[in-house]
Amino acid sequence: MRWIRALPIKIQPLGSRCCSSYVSRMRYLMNLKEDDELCRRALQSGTVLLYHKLSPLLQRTDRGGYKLPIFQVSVVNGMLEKLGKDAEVINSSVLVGCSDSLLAQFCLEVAELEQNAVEELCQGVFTDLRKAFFLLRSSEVPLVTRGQALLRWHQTHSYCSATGKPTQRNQAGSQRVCHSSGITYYPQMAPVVIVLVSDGERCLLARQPAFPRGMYSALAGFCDMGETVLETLRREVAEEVGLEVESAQYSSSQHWPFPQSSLMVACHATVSPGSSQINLSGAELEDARWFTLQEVQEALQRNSPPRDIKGEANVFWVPPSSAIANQLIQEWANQQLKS
Ligand SMILES: NC(=O)C1=CN([C@@H]2O[C@H](COP(=O)(O)OP(=O)(O)OC[C@H]3O[C@@H](n4cnc5c(N)ncnc54)[C@H](O)[C@@H]3O)[C@@H](O)[C@H]2O)C=CC1
Ligand SMILES: [Mg+2]
Repeated sequence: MRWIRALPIKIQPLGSRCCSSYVSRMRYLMNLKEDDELCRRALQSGTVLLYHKLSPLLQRTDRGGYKLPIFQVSVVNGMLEKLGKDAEVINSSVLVGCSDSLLAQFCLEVAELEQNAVEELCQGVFTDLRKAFFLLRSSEVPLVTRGQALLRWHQTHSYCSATGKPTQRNQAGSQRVCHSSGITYYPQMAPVVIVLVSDGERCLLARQPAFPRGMYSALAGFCDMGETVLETLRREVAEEVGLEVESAQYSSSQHWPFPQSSLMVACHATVSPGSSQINLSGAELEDARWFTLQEVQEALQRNSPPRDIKGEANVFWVPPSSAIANQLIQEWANQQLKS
């Protein structure tokens, strides 16, 4: 199998920010993770995203859409006071990023507060992250998913897996330490390869029984311990659809919060047109099919999920643009149109 070298990766220009401002932000974040006192001070003048049982707070916009509000710490402190809660709660915030003007951004789990009371005071609604993923602008998605992933990680790592003793976090929440065993734990992600297979004319999409009706996506699978990206890609395609990949090319990557944090590594792959007979593994997929360019183009034009399916099982659609599967499918369609 050939591993076609990807084109050089272009770093997206970040609006009007110049490189030095990017470097300043990254250095500042690095310092906040290492210096508890600096981070504590940054929190006093920082901003906070709110979550209730890991669901982020969203607000309606004037245009009927949704936005992700980020509150000044003073506003959150005021809310805690109104609800009769200890101001110390704010110190459990976890560092999630920083703005262009070096204002530190945190996320805070408020499951101990009454949900309706917080929603009323903050004029928002705590929304399941899967829904928020579709409702928010794509520029807001990385921050909201990162916040949830960090809060979830803290919830599930409060004890050392070697000693069973409680772990202590640093102020930024970028690590937890067990002082008994000396083990330091860092937030984890599971690497996943997602691959769009093509036979030159058509692309292969599949569906799991749990997918919404009519939705097909690219093949995906977790990396096994010790595997390279290419080895995972080759194994997953063989396991799931019984095909032998001929060549592969890296496309891009995405943090995916469901069901736990994954790093999705997105690739294109080809099989030879003479060896494209799908042999489905019953274990995971309920269907896998080759789709023509025209079918794919029609699916890309539909809303995700289409509003007009009204119980029809046969309307084919693909994941929304915020999912990296959509990007792979778009890239394939664009490539087909060019060639
Ligand atoms: N962002 C996107 O566009 C898409 C994302 N995905 C995501 O990719 C991920 C992997 O896809 P699947 O087909 O489900 O993987 P998969 O083909 O590896 O099958 C899942 C099975 O792998 C096993 N497994 C091995 N390592 C695991 C780990 N670290 N965590 C959980 N299970 C593990 C479990 O038995 C699990 O049932 C899923 O989280 C899915 O949500 C899938 C398609 C599109
Ligand atoms: Mg899979």
